This record gives sequence, C-alpha cells and structure tokens, in this order.
Amino acid sequence: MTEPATTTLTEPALRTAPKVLLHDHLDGGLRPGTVLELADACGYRLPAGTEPELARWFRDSADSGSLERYLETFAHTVAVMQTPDGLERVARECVLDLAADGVVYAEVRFAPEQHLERGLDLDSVVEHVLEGFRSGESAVEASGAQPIRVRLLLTAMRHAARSREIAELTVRFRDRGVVGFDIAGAEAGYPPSRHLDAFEYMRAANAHFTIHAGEAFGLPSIHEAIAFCGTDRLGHGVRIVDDITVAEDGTATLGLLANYVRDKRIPLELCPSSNVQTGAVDTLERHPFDLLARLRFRVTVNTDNRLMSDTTMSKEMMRLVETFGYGWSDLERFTINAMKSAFLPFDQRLELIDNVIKPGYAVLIG
Ligand SMILES: O=c1[nH]cnc2c1ncn2[C@H]1C[C@H](O)[C@@H](CO)O1
Ligand SMILES: [Zn+2]
Repeated sequence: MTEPATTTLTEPALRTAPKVLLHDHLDGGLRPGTVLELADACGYRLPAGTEPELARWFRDSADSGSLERYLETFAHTVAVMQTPDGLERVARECVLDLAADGVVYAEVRFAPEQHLERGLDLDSVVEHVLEGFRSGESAVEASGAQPIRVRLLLTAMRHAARSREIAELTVRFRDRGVVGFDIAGAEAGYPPSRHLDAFEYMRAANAHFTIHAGEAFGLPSIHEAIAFCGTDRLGHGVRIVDDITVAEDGTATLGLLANYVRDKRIPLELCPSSNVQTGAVDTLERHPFDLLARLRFRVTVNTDNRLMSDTTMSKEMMRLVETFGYGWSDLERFTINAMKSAFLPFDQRLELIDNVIKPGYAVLIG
C-alpha cells in the first residue's frame, strides 16, 4: 500500500486548508467594486473612479510607513457604511469572501461609533452588521461549501471617549453574535489605560477583550494592556520583540514582559503585511513572526485590512511560507493557536479543532 502523498504547498492548495482569523476589520475589507457602488448610491466622492484604480489607491495610500496615514484611508470606507443596506451588504460580502478563501471561523471587528452619520444608533448599526453576517453564513451553507462561523468584536476608537458605552454595547449583544471588545486607532498619545473603566466593566461582566498594542508604539503600551487593563489577547503585539535579545549564536534571552506574555500564553494577533505597511517592521524578512514562532509564543496569522493590504488569509500564509519556509504542520499549528485563542466557548473551539481543522490538515499533510 502506498502512503498518501503530501499536497504541494501552493496558494490554491492553501485556499482549501481550514483557516481561523481573529483580527480583521470590517471597514478594512470591502470589495473595491462595492465601495464604488455604495459611494455612487449615496453621492460620496472617492479618490478614484474604477475598480482597479481604487484598489491600487487604497493599497498605495496605506503603504505609507505611518499608522496615522494608513488610518486616513478608512474615511472612504466608513463613509459608505452609514446605511442599513450599506452595512448589511459589506457584512454579507465579508462572510462570502472569507468563506471563499477557506476561513472556517472568523472574528471580524469594527467601530459602531463611526457609523452614526446618517441617523442610525449604536444598537441598530450592530444589528445590521449581524444581519449581514447571518445572511452570508446562510448563503455559504446553502451553496454546499464548507460552512463558516463569523462572530463580531466591537471596537472603540482610542482617541475618542466612548469606550465604556461600546463595552456596554458588547455585553448587551453577547448572546447575539458579539463575542468581544477592542480598542483601535492611533496608538501614540492614546495609551490603553485611558480606557480603564471600559476594561474594568468587561472584566466584571466576565467578557472578553483584545487591545491593539505594540504596533506603532512599543513595550509600554503592551505592558499597560496586560498589567493594567488585563487584556485577553494583543492586537499585533509585534513590538514584544523589543524585550527579546538574540545573541550571535542565536540564543534568545527574554525580558520580564516577554516571558510573561509567553508564560501566560497571551495570543499575538500578528498581521504581517499590515505591519510592513504601517512601518511597525521594516520588511517581511525582518518580521519577528518567525522568531516568536520558534520561541513558542502563541502566534496567530491575520489579515488586519484585506482591502488596504490587498490580501487574504491564504496570501498572508503564503507570504510567510515563502519568507520563512513553513510547511503544512506549521500552518496547522498557527491555525490551532488561533482557534484556541478565539472568544468562542471552549466546547465550540474544541469541536472546530477536532472536527474541522485537524481532519483538514491531515488530508493536506498526507
Ligand atoms: O492596524 C490597525 N491599528 C490601529 N487601528 C486600526 C488598524 N486597522 C484599522 N484600524 C482602525 C481603523 C478603523 O476605522 C477602526 C475600526 O475598524 O480601526
Ligand atoms: Zn487592526
């Protein structure tokens, strides 16, 4: 009897592998064609008039080397997500696009406070997005494709002052598809401890949250997110590498904070392409992903903003494969890391690991 052969690791093969996505912004993942159509419908002026031009505009503008300038591009996606139809369509297409890429579980986030410009209130903004998710999930199921589960995280903008309200909104919707809370936006000058009462509220409610930290700003921001705010996960957290010294012979020495993050298995939501675009790292080759993976940090692979980075989960994984030489077993480990770190109840995480992820990679590994 011949051994089953290992499937060659190509991008099309990777699209068939079960993938888990923890860090993806709803307003960073629109289809360029949808941005154009929605802008047309509401009379909003965009910086480009055709799909390829607009796709390129987002990617090039996001390639700025600065988080602040990267974030400016979101004005154009947020502008077309102000109506029930706009929100539902974007949410539905997000689910369809992730499913087509082989994602089996995703936590997608957005900031409801940015979608009130045309009279919607916070609760209805969330309801429309959840409706779009449900519609997308049903369409995937009806098509006979591999099912996908998509849950929502609610983000508060760190420069604003609505985090407590958004934390309460998260808890209000906890049984209807919202599984966690986050803060995002420019990091420098807006430390996570500014939003302490929101995090204390979440902890008192036994509810989950993640914090964008250690992206544009270094260790102090990660320290605050963990020690003062009690975050469950780190959004990016890539600058934890500043607390690791690597000697010429390759031996790594971890500082107190890096040790704590590794000991406590605090998940790192790493977003390789986005990190290069915002200047959090110089190049993909110099991304600490591989060092952190070898040191057995709880690393996960994420897209951050599929439109701005012109990426997908399969592309992000393929870039890591090409840069660091990973094989199927590594990708399976990163996927299981992500599933273990999801804000779903434990039994559902286990079920996806045992019944979907492991069997999926077993076929590919051969
Ligand atoms: O990588 C990021 N860092 C900080 N903030 C971000 C990042 N990507 C997107 N955002 C912001 C811009 C969006 O409008 C907001 C909510 O999704 O979150
Ligand atoms: Zn992000």
